[in-house]
Amino acid sequence: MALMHAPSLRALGPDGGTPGIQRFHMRRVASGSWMKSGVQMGSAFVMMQHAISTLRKTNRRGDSHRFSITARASAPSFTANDVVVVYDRNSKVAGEVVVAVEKDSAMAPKKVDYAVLPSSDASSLAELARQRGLTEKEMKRLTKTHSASAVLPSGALIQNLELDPWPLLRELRYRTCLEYPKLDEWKEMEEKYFVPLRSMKGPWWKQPEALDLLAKQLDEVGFVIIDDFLPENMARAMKASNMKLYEESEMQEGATTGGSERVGIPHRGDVLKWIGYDGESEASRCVSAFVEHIEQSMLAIGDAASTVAPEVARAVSSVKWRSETMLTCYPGKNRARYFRHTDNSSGNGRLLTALVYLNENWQQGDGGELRLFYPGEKNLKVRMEVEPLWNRLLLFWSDDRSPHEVLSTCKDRFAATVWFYDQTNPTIPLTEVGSISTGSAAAPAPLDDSDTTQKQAPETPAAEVMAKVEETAPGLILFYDGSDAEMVELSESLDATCRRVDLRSGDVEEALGQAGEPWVTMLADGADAVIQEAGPLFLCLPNGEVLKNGQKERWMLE
Ligand SMILES: O=C(O)CCC(=O)C(=O)O
Ligand SMILES: [Fe+2]
Repeated sequence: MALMHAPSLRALGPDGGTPGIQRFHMRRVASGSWMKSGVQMGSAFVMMQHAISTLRKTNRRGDSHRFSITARASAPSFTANDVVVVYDRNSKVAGEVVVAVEKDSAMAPKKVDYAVLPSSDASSLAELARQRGLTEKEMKRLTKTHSASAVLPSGALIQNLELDPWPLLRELRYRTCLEYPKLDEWKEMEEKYFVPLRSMKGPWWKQPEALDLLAKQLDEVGFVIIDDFLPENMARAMKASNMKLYEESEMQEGATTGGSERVGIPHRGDVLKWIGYDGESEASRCVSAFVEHIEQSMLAIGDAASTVAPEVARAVSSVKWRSETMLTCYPGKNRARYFRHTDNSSGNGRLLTALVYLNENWQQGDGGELRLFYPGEKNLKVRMEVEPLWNRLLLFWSDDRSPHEVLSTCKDRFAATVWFYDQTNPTIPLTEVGSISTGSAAAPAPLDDSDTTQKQAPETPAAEVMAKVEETAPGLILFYDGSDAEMVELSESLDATCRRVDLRSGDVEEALGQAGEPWVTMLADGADAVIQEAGPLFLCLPNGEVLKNGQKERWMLE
């Protein structure tokens, strides 16, 4: 298992086009209906015809128009990227929404990805429901008479557009204003940071080259990503605490200064719970170990930075406080998202944001990516879309260097976040960095966190060993061939915090269990079978990964 994976940049958008907000001539009038260019709407039909002809003249897409108010072809006329506007075509107010969208899009500087679907088109609607995972309840809303709604590519709905089309217009404009990096910009980042980091084996935090590169990356692009970040059992314990709070409805809705309904669907759709470090609850013990791990890593990056990126070193050394840990869930059923923001645009003292994602088996298409932008409060150029993968750390500057948003998610999406402060903030419970010491132990891990059911009791001897190992929260283990004097000497030269296990001793079965059942099974053929596979000296990481032939890879021993 590689310790690092370069995150993929999904869906590189088309190049070019200056992002900017188009002037738009529409205002809401007191009556609850709305006016366009100061002219009261005529009949929906006439206005639609007008919209079509205007669009034909001005359409920048150059493709044939996708919306038809008469008979439809059987193939659905929307693509996976389209925002689909579903409306009651017999309703004037609903038709006006379509007109507004067509007009606004015709003026857009870039192609607007949308399609229009009358709610009477049952077969296309069924296809839409299938592709975007819409529920029956959602379908009912879409087919309500006199209504217009929009379905985002993620499946999120924007409803009641007949009362106010602005939430949709804003969403569409926002989408056209996004700018994606050019391929060579992306390649440069990939080659400079992610390729070399991916090629490094072993515990990244022990490798000076990795730390140097991470320090440089934080300096030059403002964020770093480290996969397989926490010891596996710590990540599991964090996920279990997070899920328990969510399932027991112990979480509150995330709030922002922007209000909750800024754009028609909630501005921020997560639920969360803050957990402090008094160690009095399971969750608190868990986050204490978690935050200690993050702090050590952040400080190690800061140390490395002193030669390669002095500004980063200075900044990291100015960190004095940490927030409580925020456990979040973005519920898939609401297609939750969090609109573009920065974590410290108002001088709230935050310097660095550290997040660990806790989502196993995350697939492309599940959504929930963290979209990072280039610096600047108003910059709409996307730097990267980071998938919220299992046990992935994302660290970035909390200020205007890192505007970001959470894209709408289809699956419950879990994360743990802590903010590091270089200035105190009396309105928030802060604790001093370095004030926690939990040793290297993590809270005990549950056996299974993918659902609420518990795993079967272990049946085989190897499984028993595994269960015991999970309970004992293991750290690094160095295995060596005790019959080889050179290996004994080499193993003794190692850091004293690492557990050493002689492959010829009685402890070996239990210790090797950390590496997983195949290794324990191999041991049944004798220590030589294991040595043949992994060499006379090898390291087992807390996540079970085995780094073979340590006698040749000397960095492992440093
Ligand atoms: O969960 C995430 O990826 C980021 C959440 C976020 O931006 C925030 O809570 O400020
Ligand atoms: Fe944020």
